[in-house]
Amino acid sequence: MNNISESSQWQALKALADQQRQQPIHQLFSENPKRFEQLSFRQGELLVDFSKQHFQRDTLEQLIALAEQCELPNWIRQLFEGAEVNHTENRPALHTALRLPEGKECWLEGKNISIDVQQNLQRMDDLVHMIHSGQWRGCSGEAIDTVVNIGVGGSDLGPLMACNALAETPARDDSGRLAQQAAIDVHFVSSMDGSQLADLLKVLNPMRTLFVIASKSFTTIDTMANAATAKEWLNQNANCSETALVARHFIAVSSKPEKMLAWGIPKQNQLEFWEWTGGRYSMWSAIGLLIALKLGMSAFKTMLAGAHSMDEHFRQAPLEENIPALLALTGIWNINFLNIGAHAILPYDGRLKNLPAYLEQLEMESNGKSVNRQGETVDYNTCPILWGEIGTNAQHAFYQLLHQGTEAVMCDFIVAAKRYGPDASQELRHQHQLNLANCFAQSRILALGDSVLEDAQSAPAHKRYQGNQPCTTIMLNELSPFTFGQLIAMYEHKVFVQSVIWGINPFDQWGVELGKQVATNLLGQLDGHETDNLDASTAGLIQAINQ
Ligand SMILES: O=P(O)(O)OC[C@H]1O[C@](O)(CO)[C@@H](O)[C@@H]1O
Repeated sequence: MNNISESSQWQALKALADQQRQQPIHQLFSENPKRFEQLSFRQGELLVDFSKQHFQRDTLEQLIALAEQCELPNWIRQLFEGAEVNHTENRPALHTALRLPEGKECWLEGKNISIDVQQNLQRMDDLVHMIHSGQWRGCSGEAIDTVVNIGVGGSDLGPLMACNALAETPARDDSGRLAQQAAIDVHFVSSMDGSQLADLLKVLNPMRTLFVIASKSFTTIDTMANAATAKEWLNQNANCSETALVARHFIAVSSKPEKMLAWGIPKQNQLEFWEWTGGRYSMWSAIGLLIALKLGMSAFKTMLAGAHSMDEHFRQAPLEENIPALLALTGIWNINFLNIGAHAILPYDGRLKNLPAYLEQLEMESNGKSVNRQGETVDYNTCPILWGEIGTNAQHAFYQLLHQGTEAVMCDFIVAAKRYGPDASQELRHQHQLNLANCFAQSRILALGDSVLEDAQSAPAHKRYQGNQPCTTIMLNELSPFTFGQLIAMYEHKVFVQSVIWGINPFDQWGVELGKQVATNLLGQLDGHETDNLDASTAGLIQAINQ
């Protein structure tokens, strides 16, 4: 359907929103004691509570009717079956194939790509084993104890997030034995200015360091510049030929084998993935090598299994119970009908500190578009601005705006019900209780305002809390490789559903290309060439530097 905003269903939802605005969220709770039962959903170890949203059960039904009008079930089928859902690049988006269990097939152009996926997992496994067991040696013969991932965007954010989120998971090999990963230190560098890398190079031992160049395109200048700096550092500090040095200290992960080879990466140090895996959906491919190095291959596979369980749910559950679809439709309600343009991601768990940055890329690079699949400019809002922070830290930073500012903001609270085991100190276990209490208190006040107090009415205006900031709480039983996989796959599918409603392609990112071109042109001008053809601001800034 082209002009979804002209459809009768869209108009019906607009009218519903006008009514709904009259009724604050706290009233919805007082009128319906069954809100939690009616508006919270489970998928395995994941509970998603929409009851602090500014809608009622029948609004969800209307939103589902909108999704049906947009042929969502058909789009879901096409996604999984490898149709060219990324039509501007003539590609399918088959990240779901990366997490299929061994033995399950996925056919693309007459080929069962699951076989390639399993072979790749085996190659990853072999490399991880060689590094964990100390068989992989640097060019001086010393075993590797440090691995640095050089990548950016999708080739950095997912593995970085997973390594931090799951660092407490003891790494085991496939037979359940503890892997010898304790000796492997992992680091991530992404910034183009080299500052992260420069800091690391001051402290790392070149003879024991392995770099993983992670880049789908193998042309991203940020990554290639960091890789060149790393190679030069090794050249200056190692007493071996450049060929030996690259062979012993670099692995590369890319969809471009010829480019890896041209850089000097020998075939046996290359891990491949495929064009049908989008960069920001690539954590599940060999781009996740550092996750496997940090946590062990078995945990990596468990993460894939968690994501696969969400894929199965997304593919099969009716829309009325389909968590990614409901999450997406809740967003559509907030963005398109309640006119909310900001979305705060608030993990109440320090281990998920990188989740906001990960979702910023996943959501804004996927759905930050204003042209639909037919090439027409849309007349409705698409992706909101996302940002976030560990919830309890954000309470001391930007929550003031959430509670009393003029911006309407929708919020996702993400929390694990269980954290420290019986071996942890009483103090730590108390800290988890504190964290939970804060998570629930904040979502409660944001949604219900100071109606949670008995005598709020008499407070002066500057002490009042109006509430009505819609909140979703996503609660994991505990944070494990499995639930982490479920959580991230849930967000991926949410983004897809929203793209279907908005009629846009979530799998390309043409909006980032022009900046790359213009920066390349400016390089010459920074080196002292003429700045005549530039705007006055850019020319003035460059002249100030060149003087
Ligand atoms: O993996 P690559 O090709 O280096 O790309 C890194 C990132 O750059 C982008 O292409 C944007 O410039 C992202 O989509 C991608 O995740």
